[in-house]
Amino acid sequence: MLLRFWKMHGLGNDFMVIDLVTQRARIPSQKISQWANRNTGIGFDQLLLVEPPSHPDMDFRYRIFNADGSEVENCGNGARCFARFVVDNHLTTKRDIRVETAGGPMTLHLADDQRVRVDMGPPRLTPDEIPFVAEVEATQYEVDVDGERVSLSAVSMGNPHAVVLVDSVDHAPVATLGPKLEAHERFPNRVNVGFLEVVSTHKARLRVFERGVGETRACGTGACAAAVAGIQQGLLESPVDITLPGGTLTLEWDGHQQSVIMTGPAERVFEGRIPL
Ligand SMILES: N[C@@H](CCC[C@H](N)C(=O)O)C(=O)O
Repeated sequence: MLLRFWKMHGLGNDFMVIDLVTQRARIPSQKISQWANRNTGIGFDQLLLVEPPSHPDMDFRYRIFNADGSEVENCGNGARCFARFVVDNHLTTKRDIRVETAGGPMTLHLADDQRVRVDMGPPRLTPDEIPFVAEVEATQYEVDVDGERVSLSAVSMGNPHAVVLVDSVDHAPVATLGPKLEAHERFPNRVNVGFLEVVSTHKARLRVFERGVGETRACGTGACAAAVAGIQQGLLESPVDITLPGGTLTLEWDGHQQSVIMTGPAERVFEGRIPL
């Protein structure tokens, strides 16, 4: 069969998006890594599936797969593209869209200026919820990496994130420390690794080495986790503009138990059909 898809991106974090509401298909995981290949496939960081909901109070089920084929709990830039996709493909007429993900429910809102505002839900900070191996919850942990001590914050936005403070993202060890922390034994489900540079109380810069992908142009959940980590340490105040290599996201967080709100763009690149 020929499967219809859209190629989309949020600040250069790019996606293949497939409507499985009006098309029926089962996608084998080896297809995902083939399609993700930037030389021999379509090329993307994540595959997003739009499915019917399994709960009556939800509008859609939102499933996410990394380029390596692993299914993950959440994707923030993908959530904004998901909202634009379901509206532009007339799968809903709502402007506030409730989606279920493996990381919990989220609400997506299409603003008049074409940006998308996403209620990402509250961050989870206890070691068990992340999951992260530690005796007690703290805002900073010391982790041994090849005999060196690295200070980091650990935050779950449905998916796990480590946030490392750096003086400058331009010189951050993204390509070396990123993969070591991604596979570190204290993160049993692996982890996304953000390198955060605080510019002022309302501005920061961030680079993210994503679990199952490598460094991406932007990571929405990574920006949420970085804002939470910075606010918790008293270095940042809500709202925060976080600039990633692909552009800027706005994050709002009013503290414990409150949702993180992320606002940013979502763009369609092209549409196509691919044999399955
Ligand atoms: N690009 C994403 C995050 C995608 C999932 C991540 N790589 C993981 O494994 O958790 C975002 O915008 O949040």
